[in-house]
Amino acid sequence: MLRAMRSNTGEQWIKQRIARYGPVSKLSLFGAPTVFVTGPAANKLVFSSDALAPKQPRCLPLILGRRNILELVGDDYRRVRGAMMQFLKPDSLRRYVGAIDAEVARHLDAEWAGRRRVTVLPLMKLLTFDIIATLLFGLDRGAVRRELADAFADMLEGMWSVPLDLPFTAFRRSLRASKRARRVLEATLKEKRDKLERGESSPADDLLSCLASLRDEGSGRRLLTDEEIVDNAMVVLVAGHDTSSVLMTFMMRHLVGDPATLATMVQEHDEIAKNKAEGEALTWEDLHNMRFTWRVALETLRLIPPIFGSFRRALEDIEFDGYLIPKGWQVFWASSVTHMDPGIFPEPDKFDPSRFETQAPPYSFVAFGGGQRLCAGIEFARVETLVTMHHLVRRFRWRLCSKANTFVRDPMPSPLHGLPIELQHKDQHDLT
Ligand code: HEM
Repeated sequence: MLRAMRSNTGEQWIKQRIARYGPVSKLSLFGAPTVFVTGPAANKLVFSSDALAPKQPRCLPLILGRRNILELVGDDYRRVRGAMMQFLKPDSLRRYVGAIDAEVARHLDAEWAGRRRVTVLPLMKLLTFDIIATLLFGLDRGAVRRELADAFADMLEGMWSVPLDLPFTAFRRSLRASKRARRVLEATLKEKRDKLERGESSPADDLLSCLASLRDEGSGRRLLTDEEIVDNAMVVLVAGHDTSSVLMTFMMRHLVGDPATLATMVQEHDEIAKNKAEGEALTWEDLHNMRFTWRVALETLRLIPPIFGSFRRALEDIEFDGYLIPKGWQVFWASSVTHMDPGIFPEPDKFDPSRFETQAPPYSFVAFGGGQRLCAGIEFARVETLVTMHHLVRRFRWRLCSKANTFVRDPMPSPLHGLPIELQHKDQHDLT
């Protein structure tokens, strides 16, 4: 399966499996007995059954920390999720649109303006890292932030490797880098706590300050331990960095070959800019007027979901669709088959943002997962994607440097060579 994903035939691999064995089948994945399920009914089971708990590859808790949200269940899970949503819920995020706007504008000035050629994916990764470092960790530019960026890059290298803690393995390097990243986050958290205690900062400043300030209503004790805050800051960094950067990269890739969609987007963003003064920041209300752009994002996610699928583990015997999933087995769900089902999304290969003018049937569009474990960062991803696309289509036109337009998954989708493009500033001649 991994080989198929790396050569961008993961979807075919799954289709062939279903043609041979039906929509529910068993296999051995990563050495563990696994049930593979797909389709809306299976998604409903995966996202809503209490008999299924999350299950991550063994290397993840070692790298991200054992108190990370992906490992937690029951009351612990609800407590940590509730705390994170205090900051990530729409009502809170609306305050930060201006700050994200400033971060995006600064990034485009520093990394894109004046260049004739750029490579999109690494730049989008840099941008999403910068947004998280500023908005969620309250880390200013400088040596400490660079240290976190370096440690994080090294950590990602071996994150999906076999967890062999031996000299010279990718996993050992990743583990060491994760310790460096944690040290930075621990020191930053301590600084946040000290500032909060001295009354020099506010819980609303960033996610770390928000989590550090939360108290249990009954006992008045700290709601999250320092270990929980750091572990979940690591999750946010990993979960929020690659996913949104992949989405924005593939949106740019698609727009090159779809002038009609690009023109509608440009019109939407020109209309918004018309009512603003030069350099005036976008607001939450402006994002509401970017409906078409968000549909383009959803359609991009339908066709190329950054997260191919993930695992659960059966806590008890489960009956599904006439089959028995034995206790202890892992369950693997993948979004692509549902996303490409012509019964749900007619002409599924066609890029058609208008499908999202109405809501997709329940458990059919699962790029953000579903149920109680629905992506905690949807709103954050929506804000950064809309703000970034606004500035990109207002300032630039682009075309692909390479005729070959393929991509691979490892496990995140990555376009050929990271998508090098030729860039033209809109105030120059149009690229035609
Ligand atoms: C286009 C962008 C994104 C996509 C496609 C995406 C996708 C997903 C998916 C599919 C899951 C569920 C996995 C499962 O059920 O096994 C998930 C969970 C999660 N995501 Fe996202 N994500 C995105 C952006 C973000 C961002 C920006 C953040 C943080 C700021 C974030 C934080 C999380 C967290 C914390 C979880 C775990 C939630 C829980 O278990 O309760 N994600 N994401």
